[in-house]
Amino acid sequence: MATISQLWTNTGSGLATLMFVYTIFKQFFPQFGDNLEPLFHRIFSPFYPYIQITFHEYSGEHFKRSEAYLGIQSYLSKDSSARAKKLKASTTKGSKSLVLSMDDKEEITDDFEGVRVWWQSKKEGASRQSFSFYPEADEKRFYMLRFHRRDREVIIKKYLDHVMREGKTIELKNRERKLYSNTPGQSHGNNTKWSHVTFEHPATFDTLAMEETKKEEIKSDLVKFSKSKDYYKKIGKAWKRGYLLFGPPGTGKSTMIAAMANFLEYDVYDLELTTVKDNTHLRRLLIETSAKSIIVIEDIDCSLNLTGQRKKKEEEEEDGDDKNMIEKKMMKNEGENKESKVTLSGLLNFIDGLWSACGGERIIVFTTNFVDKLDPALIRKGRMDKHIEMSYCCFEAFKVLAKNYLDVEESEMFEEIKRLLEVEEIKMTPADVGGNLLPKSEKEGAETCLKRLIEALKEEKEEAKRKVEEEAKKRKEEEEEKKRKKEKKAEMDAEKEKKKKIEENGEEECGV
Ligand SMILES: Nc1ncnc2c1ncn2[C@@H]1O[C@H](COP(=O)(O)OP(=O)(O)OP(=O)(O)O)[C@@H](O)[C@H]1O
Ligand SMILES: [Mg+2]
Repeated sequence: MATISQLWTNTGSGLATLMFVYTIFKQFFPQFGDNLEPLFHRIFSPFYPYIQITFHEYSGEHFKRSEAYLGIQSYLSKDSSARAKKLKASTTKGSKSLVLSMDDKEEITDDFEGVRVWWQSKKEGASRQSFSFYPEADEKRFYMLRFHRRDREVIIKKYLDHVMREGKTIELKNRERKLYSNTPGQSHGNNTKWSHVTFEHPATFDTLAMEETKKEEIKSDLVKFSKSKDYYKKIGKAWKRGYLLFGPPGTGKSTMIAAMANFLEYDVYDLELTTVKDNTHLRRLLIETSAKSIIVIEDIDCSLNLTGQRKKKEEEEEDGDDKNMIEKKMMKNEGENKESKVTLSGLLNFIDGLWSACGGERIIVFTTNFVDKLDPALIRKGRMDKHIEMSYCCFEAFKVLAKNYLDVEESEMFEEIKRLLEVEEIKMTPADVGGNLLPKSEKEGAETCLKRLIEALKEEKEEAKRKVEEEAKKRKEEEEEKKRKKEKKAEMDAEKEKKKKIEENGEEECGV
């Protein structure tokens, strides 16, 4: 007599055979297979411990690929490219590289918190026999997730979230990044709109000439920011951070922005304030920016109409070269800026008004050559959280440039360069140092370039000395002029006094 366990074994193998036959049958006669499936499920579901979820490529009425499907595709691409035997390569709009995903009818497993799941890529074929111009359009693709029913909780509460989150991260990594600008050429009615090109700037923190400690500090600040979504929520602040980059021209402010964007894999919005019509337009541009982006306003000191107000206020105080340079830049911008009515309060609202919180994960960067001339309200901590000074080339920064430009890490000429930069304190921007290190022909070797730099540094020293002497001479002349004027005034005052006295004496005599 058969025991109970034998009975179960026989039933099990019988069911397995039936399943096998059914699968073969379905492959050869898909149209019948689809019709029989519900019946099959009803018979077998009490013995079948697995749950299935399907994620269709197109769902809803709009012919748009489902976010869930694309997220799963990205999530599975990392494992399927390593494990699946049949792969499918496709390009997705806005993606910088081919996306490899498992081909139809492939299956891979995934493990999560000790739970195993099975993912299958499937296609519901066009059941009609008629000829179609677009056979692809008749096919419906979907992913099918299978898991044991005992794992239902973990899958529904945690795993699916994990898949979507990871998928989104991979999607963002693969996307082609963009550089947006609001140039007047792209005007829409009276207002400029964002237009974009692919962001391809090669600058990275490795190529940036700067002290290593400062670089590391900025990098860790950026990483901390990008991972602080929950923290910002906890403290009730919008998820954004302001950077102010200041320093003389050619010290790498724009390069630093490119390096930041490449480091965080963010898009860049280069905001040209002079073409923004008014505060409302500014707000609209802000709303149209996406998360994971850096919004840049270069030369903030010269690009605002409010500099006009400041100009009046500070005109008397400004002196020397700074004043001339600012005025030159402002005059240039004022020509383009006739239409702009953006005000300081409009800009402050842009940075931290209510609208600035929409989207989240944004970095705002201002650059300026003259930090002292900026309105304190604009750069106070909280608005511009981190102030970074980009300064003249130090020896450490030179070493980065020498390695990047010439592949040289050590040379006997380094000692002389170090002396010139550190002891003689010669000021040369990284842009100029780079210019001297750049080989001018195929024949020029590293040694020639380093010698050229040494010569240029010495010339710079002479030039600086000349400038100091000229300035001292000018100051002396000014002082002498002042002294002369003072003496003349004193003379005139004495003369006046004398006249007054004579007149008074005359009156007295008459009175007598
Ligand atoms: N710190 C740096 N590291 C590497 N390259 C640099 C650095 N600074 C300047 N350069 C080089 O000099 C060029 C000019 O630099 P950049 O445009 O970043 O200067 P900037 O500070 O933005 O100047 P400006 O104030 O005129 O806008 C860049 O193309 C870059 O190659
Ligand atoms: Mg710049």
